[in-house]
Amino acid sequence: MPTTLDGLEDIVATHSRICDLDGQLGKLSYYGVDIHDLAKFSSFEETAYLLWNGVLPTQTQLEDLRARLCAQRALPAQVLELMHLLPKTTTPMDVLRTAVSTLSAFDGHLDDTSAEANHRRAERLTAVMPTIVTSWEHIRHGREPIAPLSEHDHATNFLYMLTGQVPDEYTAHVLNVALVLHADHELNASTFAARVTAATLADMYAAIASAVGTLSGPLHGGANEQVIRMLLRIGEVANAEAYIEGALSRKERIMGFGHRVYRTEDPRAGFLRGMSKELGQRSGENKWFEMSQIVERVVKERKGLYVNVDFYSASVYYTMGIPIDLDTPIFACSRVAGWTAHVLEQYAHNRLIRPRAEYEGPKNVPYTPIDERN
Ligand SMILES: CC(=O)SCCNC(=O)CCNC(=O)[C@H](O)C(C)(C)COP(=O)(O)OP(=O)(O)OC[C@H]1O[C@@H](n2cnc3c(N)ncnc32)[C@H](O)[C@@H]1OP(=O)(O)O
Ligand SMILES: O=C([O-])CC(=O)C(=O)O
Repeated sequence: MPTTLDGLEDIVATHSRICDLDGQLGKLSYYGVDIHDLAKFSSFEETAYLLWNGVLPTQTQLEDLRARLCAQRALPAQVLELMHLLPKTTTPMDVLRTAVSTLSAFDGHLDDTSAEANHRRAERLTAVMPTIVTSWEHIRHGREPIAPLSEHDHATNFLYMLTGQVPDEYTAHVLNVALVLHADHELNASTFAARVTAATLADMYAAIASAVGTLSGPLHGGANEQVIRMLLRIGEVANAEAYIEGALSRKERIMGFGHRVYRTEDPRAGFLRGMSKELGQRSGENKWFEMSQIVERVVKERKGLYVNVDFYSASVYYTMGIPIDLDTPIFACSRVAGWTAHVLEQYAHNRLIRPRAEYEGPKNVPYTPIDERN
């Protein structure tokens, strides 16, 4: 039986000014700005600025940030060369973790640990991660990566690098909203991992590599990919109810449901549900949304569980034609804004993070010489 110690449930482990999360009321804000307003009115770049600076930017500050992000999208040639050497079967999340780690070798000023230098690293990592993800999509299929655009917003450039075409406004808008919604979420597992790494005064690349690795697991960011794999296994709307009933009776976890903090609807879910529906209608392929609705109803009725951010993002990305195993890397391309904001906050008020374990093992065990053991 899990105890409250397992998983540090409800343990307050640090102070933070970044993300305010109320799991009972289903409320979420970044530096006090409600996620609903950010989803409706903001852009990923503006949200990243807010996370890094604690206030919304002026027009000039936003334009300057956009220009700096655009200018830093290209990957060092050696990182691309290294990616060409990896087995083509390497998962995009493993490639992302490896490439992020490698970027430290090209920093050139790792000895500069000033807040300004780390702020620049936060921008650089955010600018370049979409290039890693989309380049790998081409490299693994034997194609040359598509160079980033030197203009256009983050979401548009991501889709351009993926497909070679500047997307229509609606598609870019959907990705932009998804990036805003995923950008931060208090002390989730990957952000905690980033902060633990940063608290040893390891560099920002090490902290973000820790975070990418932590996000990849199916109980965290990796769930979005598992959601669409489940929908594909269900196959048809008519199969959805029986499939979920069967899975629950076998005590399987349904990916995209449940959350450590929310005890009500996740405030991000409504936006993703709405975009899943609209994308389905626009593309003429409604079935993933319809199937998702049935899964949502049955899991809610049988288990009382709500969807989390990973559930509807899965059908959103699938309907946009995004390869399934890029779902979690896209999450990472957004969450890097939050990870780096937390790392900056950790460096600014640092103390080593080192909890204790309640010892439950044997005590006073005599050392038996090896030839006397059986
Ligand atoms: C961006 C994100 O990281 S959002 C989360 C993404 N992860 C997923 O979608 C994976 C599916 N969900 C889960 O595994 C969990 O809900 C988690 C990991 C997100 C949170 O888990 P915890 O807070 O540790 O809850 P815990 O694992 O203790 O589950 C509590 C109970 O709910 C059940 N439960 C929780 N989630 C689910 C689920 N998705 N499907 C079926 N049952 C579930 C558990 O089986 C358990 O039931 P029991 O008490 O009868 O044994
Ligand atoms: O907060 C969590 O535990 C999981 C997470 O990252 C999110 O919901 O965005």
